[in-house]
Amino acid sequence: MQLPEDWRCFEDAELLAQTAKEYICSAAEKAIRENGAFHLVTAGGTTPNRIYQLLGESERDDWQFWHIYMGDERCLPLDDPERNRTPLKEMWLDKCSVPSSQIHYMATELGAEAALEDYQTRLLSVPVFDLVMLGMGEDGHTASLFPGHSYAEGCDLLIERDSPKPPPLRLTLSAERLSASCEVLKLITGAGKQPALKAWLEGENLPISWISAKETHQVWIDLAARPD
Ligand SMILES: O=C1O[C@H](COP(=O)(O)O)[C@@H](O)[C@H](O)[C@H]1O
Repeated sequence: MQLPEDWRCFEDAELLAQTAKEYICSAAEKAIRENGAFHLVTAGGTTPNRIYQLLGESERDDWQFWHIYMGDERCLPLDDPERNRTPLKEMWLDKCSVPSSQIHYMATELGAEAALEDYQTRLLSVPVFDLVMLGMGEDGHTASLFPGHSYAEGCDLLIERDSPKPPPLRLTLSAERLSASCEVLKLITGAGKQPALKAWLEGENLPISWISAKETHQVWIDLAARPD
């Protein structure tokens, strides 16, 4: 299957992760040079974990200019291994010197409504992100936006109460808010994602297709996920 121009296929997930880590660092350097700060939205799930590990191992002298957000979070107790916060924190953010006031975890341990209220305030100072990272589930969901579900328009944040993937209760940035970014980088690996990628390319209305970017939109996949 022919891939669109903004798609890139890597030999394997490791090469994709190493390239993504370099790409994110270059985007940070550019944003810091131009605006004195880098606002990054991180993806949940397992796909970005290797990138977080590589970022956690990298020695940088510009962490004080990084501002870290989350695209979505699962409503579970603090430090639950299934929280998106847990690998993000343990693999990367605990290992570097991004100021804690610039790390914006979604506080879903407080409950979905309280976490939404807290996050709404955190979003006020950042009308446009520099870079949004996204993953995709095997059903074509991204962040916590699921196929076949309808979502209110005009909101930055949404509470998903019926996720088909556990846990059912989640907090997510809306497609509109995720698209308020200079760059969007969709990172998708593994054979399990192949059917959804094929469906997306064939025009199926999947949440992964709802997110665009103000400047640069890219989809990075590995060979295992590439539709035939
Ligand atoms: O539940 C979620 O799943 C998707 C995909 O996760 P992965 O483990 O297949 O990479 C993820 O992008 C989303 O943030 C997460 O909450």
